[in-house]
Amino acid sequence: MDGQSSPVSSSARSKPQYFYSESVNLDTERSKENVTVTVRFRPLSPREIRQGEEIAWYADGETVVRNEHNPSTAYAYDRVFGPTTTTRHVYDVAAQHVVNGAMEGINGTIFAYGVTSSGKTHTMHGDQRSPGIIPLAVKDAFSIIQETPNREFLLRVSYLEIYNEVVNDLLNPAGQNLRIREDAQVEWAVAGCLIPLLLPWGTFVEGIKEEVVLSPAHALSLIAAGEEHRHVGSTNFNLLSSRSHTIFTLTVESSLYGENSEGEAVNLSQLSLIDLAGSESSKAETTGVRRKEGSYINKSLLTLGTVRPLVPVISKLTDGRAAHIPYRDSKLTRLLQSSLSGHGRVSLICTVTPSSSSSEETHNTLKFAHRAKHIEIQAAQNKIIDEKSLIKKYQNEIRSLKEELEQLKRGIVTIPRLKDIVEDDIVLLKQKLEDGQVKLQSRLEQEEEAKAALLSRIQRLTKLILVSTKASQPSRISHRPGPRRRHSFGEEELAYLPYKRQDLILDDENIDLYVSLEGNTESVDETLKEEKKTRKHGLLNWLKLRKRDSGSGMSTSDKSSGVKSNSTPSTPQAENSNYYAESRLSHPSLAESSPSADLLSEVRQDREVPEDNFLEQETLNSIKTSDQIDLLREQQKILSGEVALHSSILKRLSEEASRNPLKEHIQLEMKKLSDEIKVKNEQIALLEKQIADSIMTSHNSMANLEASQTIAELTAQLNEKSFELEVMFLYSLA
Ligand SMILES: Nc1ncnc2c1ncn2[C@@H]1O[C@H](COP(=O)(O)OP(=O)(O)OP(=O)(O)O)[C@@H](O)[C@H]1O
Repeated sequence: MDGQSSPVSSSARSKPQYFYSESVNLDTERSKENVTVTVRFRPLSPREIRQGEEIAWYADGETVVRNEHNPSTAYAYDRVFGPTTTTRHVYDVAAQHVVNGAMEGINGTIFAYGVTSSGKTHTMHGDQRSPGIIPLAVKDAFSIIQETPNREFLLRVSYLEIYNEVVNDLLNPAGQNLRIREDAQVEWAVAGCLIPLLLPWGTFVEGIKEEVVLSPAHALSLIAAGEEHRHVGSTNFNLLSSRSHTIFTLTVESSLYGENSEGEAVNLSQLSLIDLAGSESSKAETTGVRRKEGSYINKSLLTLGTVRPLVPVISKLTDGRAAHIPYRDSKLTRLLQSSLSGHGRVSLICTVTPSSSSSEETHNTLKFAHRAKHIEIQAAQNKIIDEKSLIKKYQNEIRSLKEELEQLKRGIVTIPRLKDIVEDDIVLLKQKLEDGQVKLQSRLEQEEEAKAALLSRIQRLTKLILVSTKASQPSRISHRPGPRRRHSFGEEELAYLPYKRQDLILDDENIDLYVSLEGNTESVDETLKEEKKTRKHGLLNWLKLRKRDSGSGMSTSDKSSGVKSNSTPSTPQAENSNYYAESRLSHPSLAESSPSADLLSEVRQDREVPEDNFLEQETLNSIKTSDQIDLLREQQKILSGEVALHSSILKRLSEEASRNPLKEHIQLEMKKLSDEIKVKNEQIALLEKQIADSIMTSHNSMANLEASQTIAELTAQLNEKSFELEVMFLYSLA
């Protein structure tokens, strides 16, 4: 069997001889693997049928492609898909193991290769009826995160095109003609311990934009936006022909999830999903622009190994004796250098048309695919320690922000409370109060602001790191491979895929994709919204009530009135403090059992002064005021937390709005949020004023209390003296 020469003849179809008959076991992990090579036939197009074209090549069983006119010419691959095979099936066989590997830290590359109009874009991108490998891989990546509760992930994407040998950033229209740079890469080989290996083959695109993605819809929206900038044109064969190669790269970082993850190495890998421009038929194009494009496209494809058999990368790679591999001859091969040099999993999906008019091009594709099958790869996990890993950077930042927040909270708590310094000299206190009040208020404001900013940064960073929602119940999760994941796209995700591109339709494909399975999420969202609404209104009602209370001076008649029962408590915390404050003052039984009330009764028993409501009233007032201050502070904290949360959502929305300026509902939502933030800030300001007033009231009550205590003491002394005088007078009479 000679893999590099022309087909071996076979006289009978039942006993064929193939160039390549070894099949890769896709399910087992091997240190040495071959590139997975599959061939996908598309159906004859209506145009080809109209033109009366015949079938030249066909799928003979699951692994063989055979020539109709010369049955002895046959090629074998890992898998051959007939014209009715769905993209989902192609994904399961040819892509899923590469995506799985990428999620575990093994680099992966999947590319579609074939002549113009053979089905590359249909296979890689697809449309709403039949999502392609790229959306399926994106969806799968997020499903894998959900199924891996013991790790946390950070995903980012980039999207570029190579058009006429120029690299353009599809996610950033300003990023044109970018340079490809080479860098020595450090790879960490695991052999009992981590050994750094310096690999000279790392290439990267300088200045390319990378976006962290948070959901399949988010990633698909970026691709859809990028597609807007891609070069397409119509050829004689394809109305929407891709005139550029595109590379969509998903960079995956993951680390152990949980407390013991500090210092652990991070898995870092790249999944490159490539839609190559169609290789041109020499007879196809006559116009100048298309001819120029064609020559560039062919340049990179020739370098890949289609027509120029003496210098192709593939050919050299499969030739054990080749000393130099001409990666540098084209941008495409430079960028594919690391995957083609064998570090990572590679899947090549060759798309072909069965039609007789393209028979020669199809034959070239089949020969190229056959050669590629012999590239040996050695897939290994990439482990890195900190420096290059964004996930570690974010994790460390979150950790230190949390510490900062804790310190800030402690700082706020340790501000000397007024109650504690009440024993100080009253004049000094008065002075201090007046001087410190403004400072204290502004410090509180600043610290609350800093706290809100920290909280929102923590929330933002935490959101970027993706964890399974199953993470809270790890013991129940089995890590054995479960049933195959299905990729059901929700409406929001489908919206980012193109409608059916052209007229070749397979009716049975992916019909179920229209059924959204996300109903549960919706109802959970509804409940949350409802809960939030209740909270919000509850808080507002409570604040209104407090305002009315403070306005009326909280008279005894208010306490027993029905006002309280009309209010809706905002939060359990607020509800409790609200109830406590109101009821302790309004019900004598509770008032008597409180420590301050006990003290009051002691005062009453020890001092035999005439019953005087004044002292009791003053003590009650001072209890009431300090409760009120605590309560107001509590409410201020709740409101500040809500403002921080709203601000963080607002920030996220404004980022989203800058990406999708036409989405009106985002603008509406943003307006609603800023209004709410404004209202809450006003409420916070009101609360601050009330706190300041209450502090002053408390101070006055204290002064009154002290004065009344002195009066009571003097009255008692007076009573005693008059009693003594009375006795002395009686004795003198006797
Ligand atoms: N397997 C398939 N089943 C149904 N229709 C297909 C299939 N493959 C391709 N098509 C249809 O064939 C037409 C051409 O396909 P596509 O645009 O994907 O080709 P291409 O190889 O990307 O072409 P180019 O290189 O010119 O961009 C499209 O209408 C597409 O919908």
